[in-house]
Amino acid sequence: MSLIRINHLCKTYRMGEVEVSALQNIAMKITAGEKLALYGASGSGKTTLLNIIGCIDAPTSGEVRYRDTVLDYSARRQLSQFRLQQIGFVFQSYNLMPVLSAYENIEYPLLLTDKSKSERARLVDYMLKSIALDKFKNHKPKQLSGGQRQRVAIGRALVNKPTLVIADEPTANLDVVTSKQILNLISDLNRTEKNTVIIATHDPLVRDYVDRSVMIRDGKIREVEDV
Ligand SMILES: Nc1ncnc2c1ncn2[C@@H]1O[C@H](COP(=O)(O)OP(=O)(O)OP(=O)(O)O)[C@@H](O)[C@H]1O
Repeated sequence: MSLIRINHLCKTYRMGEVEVSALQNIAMKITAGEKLALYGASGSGKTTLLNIIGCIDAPTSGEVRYRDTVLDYSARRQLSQFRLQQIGFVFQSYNLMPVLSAYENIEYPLLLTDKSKSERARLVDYMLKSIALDKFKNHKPKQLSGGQRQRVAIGRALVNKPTLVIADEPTANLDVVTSKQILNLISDLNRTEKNTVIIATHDPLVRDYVDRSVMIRDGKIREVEDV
């Protein structure tokens, strides 16, 4: 079953006289439960596409359908509620809050829900175990390695049990061994949490950890390759 269907999706950035056509007539389907890699050179449109799928940015034209619902990008409040409930983000630079501990960083998105303190504690403790960082729960980001920071970021993205996980270059700052650990963790959590994962990347390693790879070039999907 499709989780996401994208049709005729275009995004044009306008800066004064200059127009950049970042996405051109994208069409794709993403199946519920699959792990998809989105490959493409710098400037090819990966982040733009992820931001639109992730409800951070709106397309210029075209539609994104989640299950049977066409997203309404003009309904800002509804869209951010949808994003909070359904989507978890992992970024290249971790984007953790430096003053908060690993525990508090993971708890943070739950503070935006109506979950009680004890329910939050249960979810954060479960996630800390899942990412094998329960012994580091009181460490601040600067007291953690790059791989540990990315694990915290994954914990934060997944603690609210999103249906979709969007990872933008999650291994870009990591060495090969740590990258493999992070990709194994994303794969394990995809299995146990039954989420759907989209990873935008340049990293050839990612191909070994996904069900399908898609190539984006100059804002167009150019190649789909089953792996
Ligand atoms: N906010 C913006 N305003 C104007 N142009 C933009 C904006 N964001 C992206 N672009 C342009 O859109 C195109 C696609 O950019 P995008 O960031 O999606 O590429 P990318 O594949 O994610 O690149 P990278 O791998 O370097 O992150 C580029 O030409 C970029 O310059």
